[in-house]
Amino acid sequence: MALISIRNLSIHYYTLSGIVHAVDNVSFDILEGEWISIVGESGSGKSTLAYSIIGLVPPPGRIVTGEILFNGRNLVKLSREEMRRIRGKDIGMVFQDPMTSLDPLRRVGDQIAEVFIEHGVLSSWKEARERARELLKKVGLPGDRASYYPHQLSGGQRQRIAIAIAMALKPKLLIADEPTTALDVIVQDTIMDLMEGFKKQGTSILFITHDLALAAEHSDRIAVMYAGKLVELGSVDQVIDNPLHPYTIALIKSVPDLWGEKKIKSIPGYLPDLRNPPRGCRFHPRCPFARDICRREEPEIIEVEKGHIASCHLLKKR
Ligand SMILES: Nc1ncnc2c1ncn2[C@@H]1O[C@H](COP(=O)(O)OP(=O)(O)OP(=O)(O)O)[C@@H](O)[C@H]1O
Ligand code: NI
Repeated sequence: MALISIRNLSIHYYTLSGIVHAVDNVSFDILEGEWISIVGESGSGKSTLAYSIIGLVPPPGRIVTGEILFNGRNLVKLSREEMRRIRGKDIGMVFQDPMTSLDPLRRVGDQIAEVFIEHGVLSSWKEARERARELLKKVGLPGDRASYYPHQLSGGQRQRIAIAIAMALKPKLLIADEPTTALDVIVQDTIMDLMEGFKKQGTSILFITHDLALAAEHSDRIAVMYAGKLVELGSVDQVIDNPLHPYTIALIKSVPDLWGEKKIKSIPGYLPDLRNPPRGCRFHPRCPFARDICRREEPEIIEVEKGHIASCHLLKKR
């Protein structure tokens, strides 16, 4: 069952130097209880897409077309106030740098407790603080950390606090945008395990990363974005063992472990300027297999095997 259905979503940034086509006609579902990861190079539109789900596309960005359906409602059409209620309660989000969402001047326990007060779940601060201490234990921190200020905690501990805040009201979806990128590898693993725990309890996870190996290790499904386009989507096995899009193939080859390649082959060329994306397939200037049609016509999404979709002209020939 789909928890969230994203349909034909396009998002532009209206900058002084032009319109950035950051997300272009993207459609996919986030299923109940699944871990779905969005991978792609820096600037491919992953964060923009994630922010749009919680109504936080930063100005000068705007959703220009499309729908985000959740519980029979189109989130794109909700008022700020309605969206604020959904945020935290139904959908939680954590970011790369927890300091951006934590208040440096308040004890972390109070910041967790506030979620219960703000959403009207509890009216007594005493009870809310107790709940906060329980939550701290749930995210693997001793209850006494409640009285700490963010700067007294390590990066990994701060990310646990951010996750505690995001998960306080047991949202159905946790969006995590590069939550471990700033952490060392061992701490990274513990944060991933923590999210795995929430997934086991039924929370859907939308995980944003440029780390394909990390996505492959933890996800049920992987979505690949390139230059604002969803170019491929499928189960981990489908995408990693049988990639369809030339960009996905290049991405996998750039990760040394995944296909047992020893040397890292970086993808030649650069992500195009999204103020003026290439005609036809946005990947054609970098694609080793590009033909005439790729320069002229935009490829449509094709379902090549059940649940495995990709947009590439070459797939039609198979
Ligand atoms: N506030 C903004 N104003 C103007 N353009 C923006 C803004 N935020 C993002 N963009 C542009 O939108 C495009 C998509 O950016 P986005 O941050 O969504 O990509 P990303 O895949 O999350 O990248 P990263 O891996 O670096 O976080 C890029 O071209 C970026 O320059
Ligand atoms: Ni990002």
